[in-house]
Amino acid sequence: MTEMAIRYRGVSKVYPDGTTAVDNLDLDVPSGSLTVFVGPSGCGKTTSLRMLNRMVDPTSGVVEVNGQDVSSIPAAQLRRSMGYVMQQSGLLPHKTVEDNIATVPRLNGVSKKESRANARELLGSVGLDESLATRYPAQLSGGQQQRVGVARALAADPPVLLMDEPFSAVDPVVRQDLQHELLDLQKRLHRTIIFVTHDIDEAILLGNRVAVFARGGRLAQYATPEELLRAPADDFVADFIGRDRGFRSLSFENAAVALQPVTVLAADTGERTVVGPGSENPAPWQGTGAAASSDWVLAVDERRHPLGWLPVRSGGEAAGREELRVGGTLWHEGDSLRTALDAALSSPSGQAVAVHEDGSVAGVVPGEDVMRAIEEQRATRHHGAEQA
Ligand SMILES: Nc1ncnc2c1ncn2[C@@H]1O[C@H](COP(=O)(O)OP(=O)(O)OP(=O)(O)O)[C@@H](O)[C@H]1O
Repeated sequence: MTEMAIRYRGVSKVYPDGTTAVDNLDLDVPSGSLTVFVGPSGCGKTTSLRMLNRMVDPTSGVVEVNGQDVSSIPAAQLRRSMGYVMQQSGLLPHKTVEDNIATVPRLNGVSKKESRANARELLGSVGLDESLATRYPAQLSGGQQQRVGVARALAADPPVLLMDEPFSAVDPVVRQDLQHELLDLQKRLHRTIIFVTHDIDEAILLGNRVAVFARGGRLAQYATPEELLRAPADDFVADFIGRDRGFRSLSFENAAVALQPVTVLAADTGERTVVGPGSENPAPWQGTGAAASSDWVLAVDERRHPLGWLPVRSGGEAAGREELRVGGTLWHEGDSLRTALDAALSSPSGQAVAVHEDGSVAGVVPGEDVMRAIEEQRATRHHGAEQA
């Protein structure tokens, strides 16, 4: 049985003005998982999070962390055992970056020298250069401040990390970087992370499990991202997840498709060969065969990385480089059906280009094959559901 790090048992919070922020919450969070609380504004996500470190006390019910009722743990002690990252990094403006990160270890009695050395190491693990250690928060960009906030939360090596909309205030590009860095970090650290956001895409990207809250502090669904997309519990959840959930759910499907050979044309020499599954060395182009009969050839550079597609004229000659149709996202074996579909749809030839890890062409997957794989997955799922 999975160890439960966090448990809410019949937890409610009614603020003195009568607002029910959280309504009879039952929730088990396995240790070492990243769990996202998501929902529209005002549905009790932050209140639920803050009951974990006693910034808010429940009106009724019990909140447990590692089997212990949090109300029996002194608040200061509890907070030192949990990392906390907020939307605004919450860094102390008059302290340097390294001293901000070292704050909790210092409170826990770690020497200044050791805690600063540790702080510098943590900077590296959140993607920042050590040279920033002696700067002040105001001398950092918003994204850098958030990274320092994450480093600070990790400094005391806490088993539980609370993150309240940590990436909401940074621009979309930096935000994407931060999200992927958090996933990388979690792969190494395996902390129990509770992450609050109102962004369903962020929730689906990050969460091992996602708790969807509805207005009035009601837990509407608690499931894996895949389950949420496939089987929303009610209209509220379906609406909240959005319209293209069928497409997005393909991210969780393996693309059970077979690679097909493709005729490639070396841009430097003009030589044509056939590249396909199982052929480490490309076979000479014979002017016949499935791959060769395509209306397109794939131009490649000297490392056999794809450059784009060239239409094949009626006489069998490929068009000149001026007609090169660049484009198409790439597909790596093992990537999802969503990636395969995108690669096929974005490819001028209608064929998804598959590449090896080193970026060289491995073959193609025709769009029809991707569609067939989607249809097969759907049929299996329906069949499975009927049997269940
Ligand atoms: N101190 C308070 N006193 C009274 N009502 C409060 C207090 N704090 C929060 N609330 C109310 O409780 C409800 C839940 O608030 P909470 O901050 O937990 O929601 P949230 O889902 O985190 O929202 P957001 O995404 O906007 O941060 C809201 O209606 C809010 O107005």
